Amino acid sequence: MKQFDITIPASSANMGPGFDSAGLALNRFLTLHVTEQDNWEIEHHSHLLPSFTNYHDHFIYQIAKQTAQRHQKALPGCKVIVDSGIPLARGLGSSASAALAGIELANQLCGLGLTSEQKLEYGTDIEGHPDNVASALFGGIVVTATTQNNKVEYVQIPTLDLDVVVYIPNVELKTETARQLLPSNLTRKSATTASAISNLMLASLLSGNFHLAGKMMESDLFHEPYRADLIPNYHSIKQEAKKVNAYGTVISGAGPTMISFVPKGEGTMISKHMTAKLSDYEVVALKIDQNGLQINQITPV
Ligand SMILES: Nc1ncnc2c1ncn2[C@@H]1O[C@H](COP(=O)(O)OP(=O)(O)O)[C@@H](O)[C@H]1O
Ligand SMILES: N[C@@H](CCOP(=O)(O)O)C(=O)O
Repeated sequence: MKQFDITIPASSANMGPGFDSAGLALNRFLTLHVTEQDNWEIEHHSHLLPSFTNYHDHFIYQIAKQTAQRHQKALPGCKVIVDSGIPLARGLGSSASAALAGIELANQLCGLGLTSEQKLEYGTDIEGHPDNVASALFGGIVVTATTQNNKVEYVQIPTLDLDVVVYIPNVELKTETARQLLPSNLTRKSATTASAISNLMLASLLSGNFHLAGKMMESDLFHEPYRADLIPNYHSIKQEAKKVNAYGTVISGAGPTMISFVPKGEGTMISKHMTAKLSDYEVVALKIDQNGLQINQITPV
């Protein structure tokens, strides 16, 4: 009888101009406690999880089944206890974490022996963009590109001396809704400028010029201008965070959460200052999770 835990971090995609390409893993987690048994059973142990009536309708079950079918396998029965610290539809990658949970569940139950690249590919197929999936899978800050043959290439950036503070409002915004606001085409001039800003954001991050990185984060032309009106307190959060030394403040994923990149060691101080300004928000200093998806085997396989 197999017994194991799967843990997957939250993620924040885009970092401003790294739209659909850059993301980082955060220390809020989705956890599955899995025990093999004859029948299928799913139990929720967190108020953050969506309600469901039958396991057949559960997103994680559906992804696990689809993954098993990709490899011509049937899913064995099991009891899955799901726990989560990731709020839904807030721009913190809950759907990417859940998709990876389903993929890994099938991998473990059916002994598929999936490589990290396969998990990334399957997760990207489900999400439609690789940024959340890659960072949640590998941990740290991950930069991805989907090449013309649909292969996802990625690089995990070495640990940086940065903290982050997130501002989570008490409202949901579905990623799909926030994607519908984006233009389907950009002129060559806009695309060139937007991609130069993104390149410089990453180059300055990697060379430790965090002030320039923050400035470039806040200069995005791919998605922020189209989404800003949907994000509560978009301008005031940026202005207030700047006053207390944040390098840059951007929409986390598709929103409505915003995220500040701040000097190492200053996250708690900045989050305290911002809490006082933002009633009805959960303001919290988070760490960049460096581990990504983890499997803890409780019984030998
Ligand atoms: N742990 C989970 N179990 C089942 N479904 C989930 C889980 N996490 C997320 N989802 C699904 O994903 C949706 C949110 O996805 P999305 O709009 O992409 O926002 P985000 O990924 O930013 O949280 C939820 O409303 C729910 O349908
Ligand atoms: N690049 C995507 C990221 C969506 O992230 P989520 O956490 O909001 O699902 C986008 O900006 O649409």
